Amino acid sequence: MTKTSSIGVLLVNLGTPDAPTAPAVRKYLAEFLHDHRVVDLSRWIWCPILHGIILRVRPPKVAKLYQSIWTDQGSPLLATTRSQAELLQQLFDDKAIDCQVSYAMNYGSPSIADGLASLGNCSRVIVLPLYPQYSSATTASVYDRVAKVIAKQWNMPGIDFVRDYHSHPGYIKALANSVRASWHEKGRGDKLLISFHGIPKRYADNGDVYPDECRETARLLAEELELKADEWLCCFQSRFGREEWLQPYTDETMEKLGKEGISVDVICPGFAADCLETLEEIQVENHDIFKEAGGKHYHYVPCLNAQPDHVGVLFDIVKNKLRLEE
Ligand SMILES: C=CC1=C(C)c2cc3[nH]c(cc4nc(cc5[nH]c(cc1n2)c(C)c5CCC(=O)O)C(CCC(=O)O)=C4C)c(C)c3C=C
Ligand SMILES: [Fe+2]
Ligand SMILES: [Fe+2]
Repeated sequence: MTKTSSIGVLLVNLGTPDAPTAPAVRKYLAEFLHDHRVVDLSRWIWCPILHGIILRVRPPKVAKLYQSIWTDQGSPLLATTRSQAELLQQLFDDKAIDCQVSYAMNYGSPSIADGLASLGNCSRVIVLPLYPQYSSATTASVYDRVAKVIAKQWNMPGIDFVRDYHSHPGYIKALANSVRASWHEKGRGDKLLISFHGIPKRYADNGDVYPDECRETARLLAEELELKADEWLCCFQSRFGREEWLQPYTDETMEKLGKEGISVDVICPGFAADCLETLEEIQVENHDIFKEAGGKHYHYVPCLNAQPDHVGVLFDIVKNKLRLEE
């Protein structure tokens, strides 16, 4: 039965392949890597590289990595986003607030068009990209794609768009609580590595404030945990291609710290849900780099995922948005 609500919330995350197979990964990467917000190169230069090399070589390799993290519920990113939406809906229902929650993926399915269609009876929709730190490559891309869907409609709902929540006090507290829980359960490392997904340095030079927001989140988290300056550092992972990305690079930092023979805790606050970039790249690849270099203990602190305090933060962001516009 379709609910009649006047307010809708659309949670949006990046997207993921439909299956851990080379054809499904190829389809996903083709959509993702054709987005000008993600790769801004001229199509004359980029399309031959993308079609001639990347979409031939990368899918079988990356499909194997997806196989290693795939669950009974499918891709972790999609399964967690679904749970976040269900739990957020429950919070609104429990508080008798008439609000309908749906979710979408910027690339792949369910698409933003599907997500907005599922909120078709709402006169107002709050779009909440699950990227705490703004970037042109992620947040602004969601904005573009929402606008593209609306461009085909005769009628449109009022749209509120959450730009970022990188310094939201509840978000910082939830991250700090996860670190403390890890210290309590597995022991405390000598340093906390706060690793964010990177972007090309050129994008930041052109005006993308993403690195500033990442560094501010890291600083606030360190402050909340009362860490001294030499007890934490901020770094950037998931470099892609040959040009320079934001530095310091996570893998190089892991190697350096491993050589020092210390123990580290690692958290990735830029990811609202565990995904390939955390479950494989951080938990497996970087763990190996650190250990092979001579590092002691390596503890990965999971993403906030569908934890109640995280869903509480999402609830608060939506509530604030509603109050602001009233
Ligand atoms: C090509 C350039 C890329 C930019 C710029 C980029 C920015 C960016 N990405 C995320 C979050 C995620 N990225 C994920 C996977 C992923 N990212 C890229 C490339 C760029 N990302 C690729 C090619 C891939 C696919 C895997 C691979 O082939 O290596 C994911 C995981 C998705 C999953 O299914 O689990 C997330 C999440 C952010 C936050 C960001 C910039 C701020
Ligand atoms: Fe192309
Ligand atoms: Fe990425």
